[in-house]
Amino acid sequence: MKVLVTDPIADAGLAVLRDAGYEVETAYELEGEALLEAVSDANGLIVRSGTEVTETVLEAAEELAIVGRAGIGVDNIDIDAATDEGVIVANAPEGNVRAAAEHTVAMTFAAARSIPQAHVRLKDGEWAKSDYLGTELDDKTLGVVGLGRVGQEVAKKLDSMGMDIVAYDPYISEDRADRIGAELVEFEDCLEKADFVTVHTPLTPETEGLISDEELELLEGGYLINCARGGVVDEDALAAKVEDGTLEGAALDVFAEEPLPEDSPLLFVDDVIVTPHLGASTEAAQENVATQTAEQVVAAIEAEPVANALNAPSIDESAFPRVEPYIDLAETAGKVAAQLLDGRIESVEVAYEGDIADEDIEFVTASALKGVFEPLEWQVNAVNAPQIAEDRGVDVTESKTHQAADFQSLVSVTVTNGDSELSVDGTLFAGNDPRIVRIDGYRVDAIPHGRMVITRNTDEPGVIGLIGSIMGKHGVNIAGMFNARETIGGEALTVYNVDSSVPDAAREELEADERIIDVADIILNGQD
Ligand SMILES: NC(=O)C1=CN([C@@H]2O[C@H](COP(=O)(O)OP(=O)(O)OC[C@H]3O[C@@H](n4cnc5c(N)ncnc54)[C@H](O)[C@@H]3O)[C@@H](O)[C@H]2O)C=CC1
Ligand SMILES: O=C(O)C(=O)COP(=O)(O)O
Repeated sequence: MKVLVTDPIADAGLAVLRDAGYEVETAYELEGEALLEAVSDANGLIVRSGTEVTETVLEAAEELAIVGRAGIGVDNIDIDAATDEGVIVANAPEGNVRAAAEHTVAMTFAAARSIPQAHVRLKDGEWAKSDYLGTELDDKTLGVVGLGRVGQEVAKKLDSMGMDIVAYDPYISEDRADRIGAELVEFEDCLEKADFVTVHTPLTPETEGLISDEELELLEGGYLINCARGGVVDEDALAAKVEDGTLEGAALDVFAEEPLPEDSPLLFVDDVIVTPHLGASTEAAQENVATQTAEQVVAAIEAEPVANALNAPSIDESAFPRVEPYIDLAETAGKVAAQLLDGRIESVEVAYEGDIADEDIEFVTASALKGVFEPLEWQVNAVNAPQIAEDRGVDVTESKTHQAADFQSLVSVTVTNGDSELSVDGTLFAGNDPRIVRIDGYRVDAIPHGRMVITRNTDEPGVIGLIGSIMGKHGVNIAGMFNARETIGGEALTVYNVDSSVPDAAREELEADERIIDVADIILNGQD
């Protein structure tokens, strides 16, 4: 297993990967073909904000299970393309929050007291004391745009410095804002009331250019701080408003163009102070995010739950041991159901009965879908299976009932093709011994492992013997079987566990007998 790390992360994270026995390739500032080449055999990729993980990169990464972002912002990763490729994207949303908030507070003070400008002049031998008359933060109003993790931390810190806090965030509740002493207001009010506005939104199509000419006019006489993402604030407009005195100053840690925003006018305005995206650059933050990201990369490669997956169904780590056996069971039920039903699948229902209905089953449903689509699509996994269902126009429903009829827990996958439907039910005996207990209404007891052949035939003497002898003649060894029937002389269904596939000649011979209705050769657990 190889993990490629294309932006510098703390050694503690690299150690987690090496301890897991993985080859770790660190290669920074890779671009173009070199990046495509390096990622082509990587099972995991770790980035910070420096690497653009585009659709092309994801397509080239044929072995990739996960892109781990050692930090928060994922605007440099094409998450939709990752989902299509079945690649998990996970970030580390908490480890650098304090660092980013402290940097924001530092930048706010630095702007209010012109610390960088005065520093440079003193180092140049000039005692420019009379040129700098600063502004106190105490008793001023802070406007927070985006009251998420970092925004809240900044609000708390500057509240304790005597600032009044107003905030604009259309996605959080008033209750939440109240708890940290912030007044939730409309966007324009936030800009108008504030003496300092600090931006803490992600960069999304909705927030791109959120603060431009008109918005900056509302902040007249104030300061703008952006330690979130370049692109949220229009750089030309900001430079102009500071230059013409509409704003007192601005402080920026992030730019639309990184690294080195050579053409940004902000670099040439004296009252704009800048740092090169240092918000998360503290020892503690880097250790936190690197370790958490590396652990998530290991989890993904080992097919365990990834706590902060942004595009994959998640499972609470504590629930994983209880849910894990159902993941394979649901996939098997999905596979069997899809391979037994002819025609285009129009809908999939995953139903849970009994104890399993109390669990977080999002991942189990995704695995059932993986099972359904695996026979039909290339490279399906629980990350892209829900998306494949949507793209194919397949209706997916999930149902739960706490009452269990015959089993402590039952997972049932039903597929329909417009004309008919077919269900496969599975359970766990003795807690973790998986069994298929019903197929298309027939009660069976089949061990879902390896390769299965399911035949439907009329219930007549000699048919099972005939099937056994044809399979034997063609070298197919039967390891186990279970026969079920509706009524004596009616239709019967038999599940055979076999050691190899049924050759076409054997299938033709079987289907030539009018007592045999159909023969399905089903591959489970990755056998071919
Ligand atoms: N400079 C640096 O080194 C660092 C930068 N960051 C950046 O800081 C930003 C915030 O990070 P977190 O607080 O952890 O994210 P978060 O997801 O916890 O919070 C973002 C908040 O923005 C709000 N929001 C989304 N769209 C909005 C809109 N149109 N208007 C107003 N609010 C909106 C969301 O509701 C959410 O509450 C991210 O862009 C992140 O990448 C984070 C860490 C370090
Ligand atoms: O975590 C974030 O969103 C950051 O902006 C930090 O970026 P970085 O990891 O320092 O490139």
